[in-house]
Amino acid sequence: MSASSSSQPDTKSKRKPHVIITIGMAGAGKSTFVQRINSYLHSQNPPQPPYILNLDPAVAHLPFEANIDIRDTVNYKEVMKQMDHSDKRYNLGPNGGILTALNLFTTKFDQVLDLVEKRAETVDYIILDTPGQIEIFTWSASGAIITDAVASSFPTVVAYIIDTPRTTAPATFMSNMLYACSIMYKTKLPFILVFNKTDAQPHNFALEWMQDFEAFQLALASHSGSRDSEGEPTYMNSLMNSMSLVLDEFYKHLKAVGVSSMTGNGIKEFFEAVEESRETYISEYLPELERARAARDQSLQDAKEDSMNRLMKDLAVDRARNPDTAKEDRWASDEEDEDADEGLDIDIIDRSEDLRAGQYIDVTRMRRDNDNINWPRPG
Ligand SMILES: Nc1nc2c(ncn2[C@@H]2O[C@H](COP(=O)(O)OP(=O)(O)OP(=O)(O)O)[C@@H](O)[C@H]2O)c(=O)[nH]1
Repeated sequence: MSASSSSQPDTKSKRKPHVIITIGMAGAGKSTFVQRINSYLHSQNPPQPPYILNLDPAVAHLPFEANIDIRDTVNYKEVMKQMDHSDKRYNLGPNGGILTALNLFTTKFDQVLDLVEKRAETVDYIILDTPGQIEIFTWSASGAIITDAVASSFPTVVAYIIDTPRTTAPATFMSNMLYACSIMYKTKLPFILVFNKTDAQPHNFALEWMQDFEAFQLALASHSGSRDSEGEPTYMNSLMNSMSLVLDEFYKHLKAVGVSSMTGNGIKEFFEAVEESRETYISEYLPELERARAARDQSLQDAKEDSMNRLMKDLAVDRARNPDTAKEDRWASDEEDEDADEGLDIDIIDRSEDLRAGQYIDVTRMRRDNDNINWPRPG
């Protein structure tokens, strides 16, 4: 149990669960991280099993059993094979298939939210594991709809998983930070940089670069390729220098933790950062959400009034011109409206009653034994 949740036992059951959206480049260790935080929460006293949503339709094996799994709802390989009316294939590649599968799933996200809301009284954490192809979730309309839907219902934090050993070169580090920065400004949600795989590469260098602008510039200058044949800083080097100034501002708005999803190191600190992000969500995200909602409602209302006024004006002109046809005006029947409302024939499955729900595999042991993690999926 995290420090702060143990200090508020009376209010804990009344608190809304915290949503953790895990995002990261392919191979950064998202799934291993979700497995690790799942096992950490199970090992608390009392256990705090999270509610897990797998949003990656293409993942072959998961080291945990999700409560809601997109693969139960949409088969992305089938989606890729779908034909259009003229019997021509859409020719969707794997990424198109994943995106279309996510879009289809999103059309039913209200059902997902209903299921999650029902569990809200009994869980403390809701975890979203997103597709390995980071851009499919972060830059698609579906990703935004899902993110906005959960964030407007529950306190939410984005956990951006970074492959620390692959981020030691200044240029890679900065590209990663710029990517994180773009996601943070897009979602406007509290954000935690999770430097993963610290068992293989400690993340002190990253913290130093984030805290000390000059240390990063020094690393940049000493990196090969930073000067051209005449000894002048390369264009790339100058560009990175300027961009690192932009990032300096960004670093002030986020937390960074180092974890090893393999050994479990740093997971407690991660949950402390999640707890702190709750305050940011309440003090910064919620007021912004309320403001955006009020502005949207107002502009919808304005647009409605405007089109109603124009309609009434047109009707008045029309009736004046054609007094006889005005008698034949009628509105579409309710039945016709209902027909237009019919949705897609797909359903969301909640596996919480399954015997396996919430179970997880110790990845470390499993991988050492070269075991197979292909969970049989109920038909
Ligand atoms: N040493 C070390 N390896 C790790 C750690 N976390 C994950 N890995 C390894 O990193 C690789 C990728 O891990 P995954 O969890 O599959 O990464 P992912 O981001 O979900 O990958 P995609 O499914 O491609 O999105 C695997 O070989 C993991 O064993 C860690 O903390 N330490």
